[in-house]
Amino acid sequence: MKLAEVIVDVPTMQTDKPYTYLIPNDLKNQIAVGSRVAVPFGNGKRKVQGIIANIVNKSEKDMNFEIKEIDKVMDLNAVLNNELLELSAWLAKSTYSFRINCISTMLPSAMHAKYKRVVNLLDNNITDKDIINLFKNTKSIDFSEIDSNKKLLNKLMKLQKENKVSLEYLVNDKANSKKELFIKSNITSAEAEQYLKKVRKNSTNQQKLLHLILENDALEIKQSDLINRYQISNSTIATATNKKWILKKQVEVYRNPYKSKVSRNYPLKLNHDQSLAVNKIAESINDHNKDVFLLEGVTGSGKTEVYLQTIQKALVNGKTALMLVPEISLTPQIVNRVKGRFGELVAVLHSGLSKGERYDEWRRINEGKAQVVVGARSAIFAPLKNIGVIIMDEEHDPSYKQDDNPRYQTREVAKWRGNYNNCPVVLGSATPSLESRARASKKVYQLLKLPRRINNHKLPNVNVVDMREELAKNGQEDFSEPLLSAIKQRLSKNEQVVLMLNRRGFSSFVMCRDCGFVLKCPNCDISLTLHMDTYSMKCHYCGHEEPIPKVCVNCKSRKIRYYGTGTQKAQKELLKLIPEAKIIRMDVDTTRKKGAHEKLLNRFGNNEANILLGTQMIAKGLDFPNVTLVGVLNADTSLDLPDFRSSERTFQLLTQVSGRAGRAEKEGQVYIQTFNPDNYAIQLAKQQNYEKFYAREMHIRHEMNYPPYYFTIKITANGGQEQRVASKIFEISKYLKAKLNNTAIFLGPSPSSIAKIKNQYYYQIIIKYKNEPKLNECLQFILNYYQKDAQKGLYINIDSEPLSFM
Ligand SMILES: Nc1ncnc2c1ncn2[C@@H]1O[C@H](COP(=O)(O)OP(=O)(O)OP(=O)(O)O)[C@@H](O)[C@H]1O
Ligand SMILES: [Zn+2]
Ligand SMILES: [Zn+2]
Repeated sequence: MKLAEVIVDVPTMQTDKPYTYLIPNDLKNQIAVGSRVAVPFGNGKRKVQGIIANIVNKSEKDMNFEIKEIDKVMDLNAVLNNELLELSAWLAKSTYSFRINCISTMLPSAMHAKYKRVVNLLDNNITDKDIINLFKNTKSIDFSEIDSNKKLLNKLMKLQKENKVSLEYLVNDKANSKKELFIKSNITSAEAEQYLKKVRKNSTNQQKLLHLILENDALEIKQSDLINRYQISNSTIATATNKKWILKKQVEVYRNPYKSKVSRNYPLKLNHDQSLAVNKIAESINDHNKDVFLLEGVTGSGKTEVYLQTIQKALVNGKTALMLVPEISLTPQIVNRVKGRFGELVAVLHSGLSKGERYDEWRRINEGKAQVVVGARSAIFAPLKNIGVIIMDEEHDPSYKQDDNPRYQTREVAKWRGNYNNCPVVLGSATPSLESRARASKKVYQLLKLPRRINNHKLPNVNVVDMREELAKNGQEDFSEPLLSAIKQRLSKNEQVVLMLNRRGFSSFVMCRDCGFVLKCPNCDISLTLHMDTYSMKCHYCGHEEPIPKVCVNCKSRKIRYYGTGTQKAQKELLKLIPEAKIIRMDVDTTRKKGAHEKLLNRFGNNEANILLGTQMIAKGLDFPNVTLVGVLNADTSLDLPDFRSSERTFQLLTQVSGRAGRAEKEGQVYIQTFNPDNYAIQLAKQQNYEKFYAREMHIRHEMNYPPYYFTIKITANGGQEQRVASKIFEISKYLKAKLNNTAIFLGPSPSSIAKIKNQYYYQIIIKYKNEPKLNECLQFILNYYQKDAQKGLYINIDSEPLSFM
């Protein structure tokens, strides 16, 4: 007897294990490991979705309990292959989350959203009576009306294999796969020539169409192209259809998320360091080695070209390739370079796409139509088969860690898949994470270096501006004298400037000068930010919005002042100081609309503006040859955070953004404004000396018992009642202290650094440890034990290797 182990879509601790179901005989051929099914669950009539994790054979006498049957199959194909199923199990264990949540994370949301399924008829010459009956008046039918008819289902499965029907998902009642109207010629060229002689001389439109048919054998063209490109009117098309010169036809097309014309590009001749790197990686690809490479290359050293030619090597070997970039919407330039090189072979996956676009791209990968995937964090779960190389650009980027369940680090998943596929993983960065660089020192990773910029262009010259002096001298807080005159000079030469200010909005907070009162969010433990475009105070955590106060809420004083400059205010001030400046502002507020980011960058690339002013989203990946000056308005925003990684982040950010200057012929220049000019992270960013920073920071981490010398884990409790949250976390801390070695170091329990978000209180413990074989078991116990509190609104979350201690 065949039994299926099903992971059900009920994310709780008790249900986080496969349930066994009987596979009814008539579904035997349709069910495979990785298929989605509907199964009865609990004792009521409830049906839930599930994924088949395993199929086992059991003899009847081994079964001593009553077992329920699978109700129906949701797809005609498995949606998760063996690799991804195995990965989901590993992911659940290593991130302390439910397996079903891991599976959901892996699948495009169109597959877990509300949907309707339809079967489309693709072939009109089917002879089977049942099928003819089924599609009597229509070309597509609702799958749920027939999915319990097992006989019909069997026939449809067969027809699908022969490409005679297709199953599709309709999300929110909108067709999930997109169709376009095509025009097909219904006559031969010779016939067209005959008709040409017959049409009236003044029907120029019909003549145009006939010429088109005459010149193009078996013409097939989008109706919209016919109208727009060839200026053939709707009425001509109607006439031609009546005369049976042409046929209309609906063709399924994949939505193309990158409509802007991508210009084709070709492999460049590699320099010495680049070819050394490509050869090393290619060797690994050929030999099926699971090496991890760390490609440490200064900004503008041509890392992207190394990635592209490595991908090429994988393709030549008949393999696929996966390339990850940080939050892709921020780096359309890179996507265009990959698309420009590999064209149709490329699928793009990231959160900026619509559900439908994402689903289409996912299907193209799953069906083997795309061999190269480029995408942000979750693209690491792309259903690529036979992977030849996995690349992570900017491997140090914080966006590679998911900050919600499952809290995975993409780098670890990449290594898991590299291991499974017997292929190398390439981690690239100008400023690698300390963890990765340390592993390279220990020869766990292979270090490849690109120490020079392309064509030996110089790294930009970086100046640190002491804002304490500037403030005393000129009373200027935002734009120092040296930066301002450098901007003016560059603009007069028609060169471009990039300015970074890591704070959006107008002012970061308002404070009463008489009593010191700061306006805070009523739901969160954080001050409200002033926004001038909406004339309101906003909370950046929960979205709360209120009017700008005219008098102090606390003492009724009118002396309310704005403190801290955000991008909006900087833009306004800069325009006052340099009226001829043409500024593009780029932050969360100006890039909210789909495609806005790309549009702004294109405008900057076309020299429609001479200053790009933005938050850290402008720091990485941009390659504009005309940018010769970079200014950092306030280098201290990331330095002031109370976190052990704040120096590392600051160094990375400053080095990355500096690297935008002088990438081509013209030399670059950088000004970093700071109130901490002597800080080592700022001084070493001035030298753009990663290796020195690495050595210095490792020393500090060693002294302070921080990663990578220690492993870390963060346990957070949250809930609506502060008292209860606090007492839970103390309980947990006590339990763990008793269980773990006394070499484990506990930080806390304490309130999290933002102690309240959306009316939820947060308390945490951080544990630093070297070797704790019992830890995993203890944490599983905690999750189990406190499961009962989840119903009462008290949650425990575990973050392995958290990005910050805050
Ligand atoms: N071998 C080569 N010959 C000529 N030009 C090259 C070569 N390799 C790369 N380039 C060009 O050099 C410029 C910088 O390369 P690229 O953007 O790949 O650098 P990068 O190392 O990724 O930089 P960053 O880390 O700053 O983003 C690009 O315009 C690229 O086209
Ligand atoms: Zn006051
Ligand atoms: Zn809030």
